[in-house]
Amino acid sequence: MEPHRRQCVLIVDDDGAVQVSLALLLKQAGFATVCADDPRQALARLAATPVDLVLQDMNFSLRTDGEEGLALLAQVKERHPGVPVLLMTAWGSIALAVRGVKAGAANFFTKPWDNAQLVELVEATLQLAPDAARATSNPPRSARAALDARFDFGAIVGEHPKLLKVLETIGQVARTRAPVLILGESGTGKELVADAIHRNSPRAARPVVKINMGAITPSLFESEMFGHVRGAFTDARSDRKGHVASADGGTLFLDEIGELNRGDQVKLLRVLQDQRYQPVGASRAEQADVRVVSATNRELAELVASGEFREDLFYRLNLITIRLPPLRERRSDIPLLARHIGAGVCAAYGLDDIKLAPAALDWLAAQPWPGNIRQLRQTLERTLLLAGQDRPGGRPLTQADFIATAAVDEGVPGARLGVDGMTLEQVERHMIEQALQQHTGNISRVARMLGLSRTALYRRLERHGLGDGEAGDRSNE
Ligand SMILES: Nc1ncnc2c1ncn2[C@@H]1O[C@H](COP(=O)(O)OP(=O)(O)OP(=O)(O)O)[C@@H](O)[C@H]1O
Repeated sequence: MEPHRRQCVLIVDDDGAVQVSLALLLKQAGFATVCADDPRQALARLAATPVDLVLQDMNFSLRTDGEEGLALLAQVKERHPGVPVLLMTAWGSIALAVRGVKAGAANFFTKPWDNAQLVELVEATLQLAPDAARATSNPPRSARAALDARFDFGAIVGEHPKLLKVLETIGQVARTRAPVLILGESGTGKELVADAIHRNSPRAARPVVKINMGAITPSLFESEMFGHVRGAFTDARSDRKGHVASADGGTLFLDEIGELNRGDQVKLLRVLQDQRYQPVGASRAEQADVRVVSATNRELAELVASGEFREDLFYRLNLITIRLPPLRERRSDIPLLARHIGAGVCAAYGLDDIKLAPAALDWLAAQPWPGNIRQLRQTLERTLLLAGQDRPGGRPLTQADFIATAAVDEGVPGARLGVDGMTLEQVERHMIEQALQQHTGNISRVARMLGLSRTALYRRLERHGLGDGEAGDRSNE
């Protein structure tokens, strides 16, 4: 690729054969390379030579726990924060790789590697690097304003450095067609990120087609995704376009990708590999030009390690990974989010513009929020509706109003939002049960209250064994 001709990659590995074969591969792809045998040499090379990217092994002595690799990563990040690091890990040490990525590595790959995929990964990582380096040197406020001047992030509110890093990456990747994997806990805004990637891409005028992988029945996967021709099966009375064809020229958003079963994973892989698919019952394959963005609240790399998710599909999807921070890691954004969401709720329900007292904002900022922004939205909505009506002189809502609403929800005087000791799954179930009770099972209202689509709610009801699922009610989703 032309723009990367003179970029330099530092290869850190104690195995001479690995150094030679990687150097040869990267040179053929147009990069300059330098090699180092161990962390000490690597840091010396970095100090002496302008390096654009580091490819590093995780073990350099008889130790095999990867701690030496993590220590080197930490030093590179401290001394050269703008230089992206790719980790080389042995098969079976995905948990280590995930630790590395959380500690600042741009991505990882396992040995033995696929040459073409590795070069693609190096190129994609380098494309992201220069702006990421610039972003870290900007003060946060002007950084958000500067980003807004260049990109349209829609409803994404926030200016915490961790969010700014996400926004910067969105801006960088949007213009490419590289697949993006969005990771983050439930309710952190993954769908908003997918929307922003599409909106800022050259594909913005074409459709973004969103599919919830957990909601597709395995027997219908092919016909839903690829369509079918008339007569392909008993009920196929006419040709039907699948999601892939509908997204032609645009973006395919595969939500909850971790829920896809292994049989369907291989069918999806084929589309990603050669942009071709075969409608059910058709005699030949069709071409589709789609950009794939996927999301999950599960740690996909761990599903690869446990054998539930195909490794080849994982590498296809995660060329670029965006990790959304949980709300508790960007607490400084909570007042901003609360004011924004509060104003939206008032407008939606025709309430006067209700203010939040500073102490209430502090209280909200201190809560654990295991359900993240979705839970914050739900709490604000309930409190504004319950306490917002009855405020002598239009006084701002206080901390006491929020605590009182939480207590009503819990059915326990003085109960708090705290969910200590509960797993995320238990919290989710608990929230759904509360909502069902409050709205006496009215699915549309429960879905709205939880900030979910009805399809997503039905799937969760099924998963938690709640309610009877009333399948017919999904029709207008
Ligand atoms: N940065 C943000 N600013 C404003 N609102 C946000 C932000 N992030 C998320 N939200 C709101 O929080 C709710 C949850 O967001 P979203 O559906 O994108 O989360 P998600 O990570 O896709 O969740 P899930 O994994 O459960 O599908 C939505 O109502 C969304 O509008």
